[in-house]
Amino acid sequence: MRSAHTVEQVRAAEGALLAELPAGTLMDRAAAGLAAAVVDLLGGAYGRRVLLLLGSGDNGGDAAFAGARLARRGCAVEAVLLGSSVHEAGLAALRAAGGRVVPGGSSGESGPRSRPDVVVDGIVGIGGRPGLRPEAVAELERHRGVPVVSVDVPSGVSVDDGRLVGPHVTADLTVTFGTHKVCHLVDPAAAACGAVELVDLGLRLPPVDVVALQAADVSSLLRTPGDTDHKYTRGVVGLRTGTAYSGAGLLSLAGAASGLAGMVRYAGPDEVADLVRAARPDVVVGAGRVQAWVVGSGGGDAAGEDLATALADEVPVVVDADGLRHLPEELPAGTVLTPHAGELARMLGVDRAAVEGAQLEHARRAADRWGAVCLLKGRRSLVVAPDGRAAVTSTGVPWLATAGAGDVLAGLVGALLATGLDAFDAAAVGSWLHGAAATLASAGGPITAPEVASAIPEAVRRLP
Ligand SMILES: NC(=O)C1=CN([C@@H]2O[C@H](COP(=O)(O)OP(=O)(O)OC[C@H]3O[C@@H](n4cnc5c(N)ncnc54)[C@H](OP(=O)(O)O)[C@@H]3O)[C@@H](O)[C@H]2O)[C@@H](O)CC1
Ligand SMILES: Nc1ncnc2c1ncn2[C@@H]1O[C@H](COP(=O)(O)OP(=O)(O)O)[C@@H](O)[C@H]1O
Ligand SMILES: [K+]
Repeated sequence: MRSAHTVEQVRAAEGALLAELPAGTLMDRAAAGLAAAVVDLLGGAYGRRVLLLLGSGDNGGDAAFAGARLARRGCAVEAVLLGSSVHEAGLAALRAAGGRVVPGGSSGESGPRSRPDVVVDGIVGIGGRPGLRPEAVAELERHRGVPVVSVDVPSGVSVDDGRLVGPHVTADLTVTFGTHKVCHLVDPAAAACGAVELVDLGLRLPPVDVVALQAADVSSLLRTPGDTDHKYTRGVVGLRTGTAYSGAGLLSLAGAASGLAGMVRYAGPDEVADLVRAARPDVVVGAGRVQAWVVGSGGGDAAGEDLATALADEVPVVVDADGLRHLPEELPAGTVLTPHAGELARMLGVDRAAVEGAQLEHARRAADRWGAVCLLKGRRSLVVAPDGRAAVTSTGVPWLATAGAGDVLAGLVGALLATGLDAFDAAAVGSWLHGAAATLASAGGPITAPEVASAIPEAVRRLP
């Protein structure tokens, strides 16, 4: 599991360790890891040109000490000072190793002589306020197109919630220390991090609210059938979907009937039931006892009625698409809501852009408002429980942004609920598997929603 700690948690852990270690040990570990990552990115050190952007705090200190290491390995290292002060010991080490300070582009003097091979962003780290000063923005603009390695976080992002507020660095690689921070996992800030590499500092860290499941976590959460199981003990998932749009109903069915539950029932209108019979002989048509319902996908105006009928059964319910327009004041704890940003915006009465810019905050608001799990779909889908826990989905490919993919997901999450996973785990595991199936189906090319559903068993097979 990848865990994201808050700045406060990192500071506390750092303080405890600093008291035990000789001065400078942590910064030295950070700088060593950073320098190694830069060499990896450049494919070597000797003769490479490195430009450091140094702010006034320890983030600049990390960059300067890493710059000193790079200079000793034969890099030509130059530094632009962008803060009101500079990390003196770091700068001294850099100079002693042959690095030099050059004026920034906005100073009017001539800047670095040749185009760098990499820019190292040590402007601000976890001590920074969101946004960047104009000098920093100008300097970054000047080196547009050069790969950027951010130190700890891309400078300017909002570290503890993953928001973007004002200008920020967009990195190709972020080298972070001790643990991930929320901005490394949660969009839109996560998208500004590029690849993220973690350098271990030996921090002793507390449990966290924000995680990203890995394949091994999914493997241990997933309920696999045992020798004594039969189809009913494995769980039955029911669907009241496709009432207005049969295609969406069939796609939610494809997600539900991917083999994870013991049985799938389709309880939608007769016209769609005929299509279901023709397409899926393994699906039982007609209402009956189920362990979880899926409603809303392609539901149109009937989605409210479908939702009320499902809720009356008092089993966990996945509410997708049109169902989200008919939510009652309160929902049972086992409910999973699956909005995309536009649907969540409508649910909360805010703009879509507000949701996209502060995804964790809005998903938490919905989970709290309805007392249900909210699965906010996007590049990095978020699963948030009413108690504030969040799981970020790190699987998937942009090709997954295709019509009907959300219907498949709703069905899949319903199947997992039926197997007995709680709402949070079902949504987190379902979202992870959905992304993994998309990656497998895509293999670098375009995909359709039915192909994503078809790849779910293979995604399960490939779990460790
Ligand atoms: N914790 C750990 O375990 C370890 C942490 N380590 C490292 O320390 C870093 C944290 O260092 P930190 O605390 O010195 O803060 P940091 O982020 O460098 O900046 C603070 C200064 O920046 C300024 N400033 C603020 N906002 C700004 C803005 N928007 N735009 C421009 N400038 C802005 C402001 O100063 P001002 O210029 O306003 O005087 C403020 O004082 C951490 O990210 C990691 O890299 C490692 O060494 C290993 C162990
Ligand atoms: N940029 C992206 N990268 C990866 N996955 C994405 C991206 N954008 C959207 N997705 C995923 O694609 C799916 C789209 O679902 P949704 O918007 O509900 O489509 P539909 O309503 O047509 O079924 C979601 O699972 C979402 O997480
Ligand atoms: K930085």
